[in-house]
Amino acid sequence: MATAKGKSPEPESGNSLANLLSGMHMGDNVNVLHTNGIDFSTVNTKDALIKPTESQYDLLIKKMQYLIEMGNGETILEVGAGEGEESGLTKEDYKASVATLESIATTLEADCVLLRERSSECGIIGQYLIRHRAEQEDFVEIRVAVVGNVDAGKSTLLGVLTHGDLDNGRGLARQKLFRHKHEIETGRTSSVGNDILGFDSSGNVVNEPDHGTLDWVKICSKATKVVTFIDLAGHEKYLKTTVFGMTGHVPDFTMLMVGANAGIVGMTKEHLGLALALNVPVFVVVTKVDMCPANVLQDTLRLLLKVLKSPGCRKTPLLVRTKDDVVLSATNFVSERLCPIFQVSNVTGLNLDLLKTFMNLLSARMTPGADEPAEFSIDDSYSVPGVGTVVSGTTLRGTIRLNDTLLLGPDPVGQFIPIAIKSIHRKRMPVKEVRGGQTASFALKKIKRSQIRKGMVLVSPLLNPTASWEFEGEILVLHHPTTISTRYQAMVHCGSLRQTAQIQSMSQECLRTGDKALVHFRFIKHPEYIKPGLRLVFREGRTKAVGNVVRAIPHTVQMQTSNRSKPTKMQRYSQQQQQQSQSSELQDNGEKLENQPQKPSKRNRGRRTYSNPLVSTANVKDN
Ligand SMILES: Nc1nc2c(ncn2[C@@H]2O[C@H](COP(=O)(O)OP(=O)(O)OP(=O)(O)O)[C@@H](O)[C@H]2O)c(=O)[nH]1
Repeated sequence: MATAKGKSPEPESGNSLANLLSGMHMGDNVNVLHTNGIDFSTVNTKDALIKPTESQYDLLIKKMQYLIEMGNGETILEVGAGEGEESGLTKEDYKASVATLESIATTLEADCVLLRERSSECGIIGQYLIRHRAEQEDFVEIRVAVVGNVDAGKSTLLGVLTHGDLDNGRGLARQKLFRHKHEIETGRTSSVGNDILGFDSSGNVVNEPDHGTLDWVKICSKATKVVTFIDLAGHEKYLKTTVFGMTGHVPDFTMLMVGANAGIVGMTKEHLGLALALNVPVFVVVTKVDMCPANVLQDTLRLLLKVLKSPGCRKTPLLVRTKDDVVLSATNFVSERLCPIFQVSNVTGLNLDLLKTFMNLLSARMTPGADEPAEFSIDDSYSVPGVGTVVSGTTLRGTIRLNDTLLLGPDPVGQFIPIAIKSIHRKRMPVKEVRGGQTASFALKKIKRSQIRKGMVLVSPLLNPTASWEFEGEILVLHHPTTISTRYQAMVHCGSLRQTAQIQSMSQECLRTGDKALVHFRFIKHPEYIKPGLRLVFREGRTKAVGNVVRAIPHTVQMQTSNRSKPTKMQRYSQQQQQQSQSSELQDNGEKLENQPQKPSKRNRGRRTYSNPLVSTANVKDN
């Protein structure tokens, strides 16, 4: 028994696929030999499942349990493949092995589904998906950003996938998804929309529209895996929203849509470049193949392959034609180099089954980090009658539970305030907790919606968060018509924060297209929670630079107290301590004080807030 992510059997669908994959760095999750001190080497042979002894059976259960845990609730196994031996089993042995596998899966409350089977000279080999049957409130979440030029068929495909009815070629399917009145009138997406597609433990779609509407709670309670599509606008004038969707909504994958007849036009390359810049793996869906003459389709595919293989992209494109191709591409897709290409029709339904199977097999890229201190990034806020202020976003790590108290910030003066989580919703379903990698909405206590903005975070007090007016980033200029010099301003997108920043200084005098530099930025409106290692996009019109945050320069926290209330002894002490540590830190670094205390905004004047070191952890429940 081998994990599919290790040695893949030779694909039936032609040598080209094998050749494509042979040069790739796939996940090194080969056979599991030792985990938690358990030696699995005796059950790594191809005949381990045929007739295991009692102790081998126990070991097989432990191995499978481990693989399911590692795979966030699922794993793909190869029956008939072993370590360093020819793959393949006789018909009888294969049958016995599958029976053992099914029995182990049942013991672990998982389902076992055949993905593909083939015969080699040495016998039969099969790949099986083992997926844990999730509890009612739990499901694996995959986020797919949907990008592509206007009219590529993005909204239509999502309508067809999530509602199950084909399109008429005149915009029928997309009508189910539009959210704003002007979108219905113009047929153009302008906002970041979310649609979901649920799969059960056997890989069947669980979406069942009732009179055209989908009940998300019903989908989530039946599903073990939910794919959330982040439907982003295709038109250039909504590029800011598209960039925000790609950075702030933390997609695991990007689905780049191309209209077969229109080809690689408009924003297609821009969107592809964005996904590459943010290191999000891309797969391409070519739509409208029903209405496209064969020679035009060939031209579109030829150009697409050329763009993907070009030095700027360095992708390994793979035209997906069979279920075998789907399994191979999905199991190797975490490698950012592979780029599967689907050719579909939303009108005839051609190849939509392959696309659905592919989505069912995608695995999340984020690890839950369930025991780490919680971090949640806010990408939207609402005022819900009867509930109050609600924030939505993504849990980046840790576990957030009902009634936990987290720190919300930074506010306009860079401070964080303790706030309790009143209720939690996942995809509109009330839950008791959320983990890293999951999106959620929280109802918050004692806060107005006007105090919330995109880019704010909710974090565990253990993280001792600080805000930064300034940071350093290592950037690469992808495009600028002339030269960029100090004092140049553009919009920084980093996670869900989006704010204009000015270049204070940089490692070279000026920057042109293709230049790399270390740049010191300063936000122009308010300090932000920004961390080293985050990807960033710096853009203004056609100017675009991408890079990483290298250093966040903590904001000098200035205590805000009301005129009436004097700082307490504890607060004064903490301020002194903080100032002392900051001045010694600055001396150590040979730097001068760069962050002058900011004048409080009108809204904050006279309002008492808590600087970070003073947040009493006594009444703050840790996660
Ligand atoms: N014949 C045919 N028509 C399609 C197909 N997919 C989409 N269409 C039609 O193409 C038109 C544009 O589709 P949309 O889904 O609105 O395109 P979009 O990419 O979402 O456009 P924006 O929201 O503006 O970015 C609609 O009239 C659809 O009915 C297809 O596979 N075949």
